[in-house]
Amino acid sequence: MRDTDPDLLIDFDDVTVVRGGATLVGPITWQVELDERWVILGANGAGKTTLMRVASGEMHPTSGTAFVLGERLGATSIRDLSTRLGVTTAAMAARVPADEIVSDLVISAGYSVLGRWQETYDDIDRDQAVETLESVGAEHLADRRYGTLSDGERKRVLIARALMTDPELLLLDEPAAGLDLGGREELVARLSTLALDPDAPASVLITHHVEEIPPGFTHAMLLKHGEVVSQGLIDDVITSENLSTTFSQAITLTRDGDRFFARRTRPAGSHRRRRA
Ligand SMILES: Nc1ncnc2c1ncn2[C@@H]1O[C@H](COP(=O)(O)OP(=O)(O)OP(=O)(O)O)[C@@H](O)[C@H]1O
Repeated sequence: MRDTDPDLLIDFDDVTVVRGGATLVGPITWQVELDERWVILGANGAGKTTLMRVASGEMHPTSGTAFVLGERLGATSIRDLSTRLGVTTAAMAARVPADEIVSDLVISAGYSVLGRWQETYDDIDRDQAVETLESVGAEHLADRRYGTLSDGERKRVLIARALMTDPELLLLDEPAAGLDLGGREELVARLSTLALDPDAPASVLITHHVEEIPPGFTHAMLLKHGEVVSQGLIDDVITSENLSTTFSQAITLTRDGDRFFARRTRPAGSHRRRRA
């Protein structure tokens, strides 16, 4: 049986996920190393979340071999991986009780539960929760109830929860979805700080928008209809040509410093026609 390299946090070989006769994703061969930060982009329904669900051990591949943190999926129970992975998904966010106190929500990650389950937590847990909230600029929210937070504040708190166990791998599914411009920029800046920190865990971030790629991310994968259009170093992958293929329309990519911007390519002469 195939084995994995200990330096690989994700090691997928020809992984597919099939449901009801339809291939949702794959075949995908993908490797994530210790110091890498990956962004996964693709249109709605491209298979991004399905791939993330395999990476988080929530879903097992239909075929192929998938190792996550050196454990072969199918041979390891999900609980074995849960404290070693930091995960945020919209599905998880929706399950957080509105009356949950933010610091309890962050601390409870260490116990792999959503919501308070102990009457008291140790001071050491509490200190670490405050420190983790600080790392995403959310320490002032520690005593608030989750239900009273804005969307942007919730996203930051959930990232703090994902970081609480000092995970080896961070998996973030659309962390900037639904944020206004200010909230998005604040989050991109926080994620960039994290990405540039050599002690921070390797990360995989799903997004629909190149504008949301935090500076410091090193690699990218573009998905279309469950298959990889391109993957590798971010500068090689995030190009006008690859984005045009991925989103099935002509896209012009521009860069401003370390940020990416994309828009539909204006047809030649469209300027003149509008003015005429
Ligand atoms: N359990 C399932 N059974 C059948 N089809 C599914 C299942 N889960 C997902 N799908 C389908 O698989 C495809 C990929 O879904 P997925 O959620 O991975 O896409 P995505 O790229 O994350 O999309 P979005 O950007 O809209 O969130 C979609 O067509 C979806 O309808």
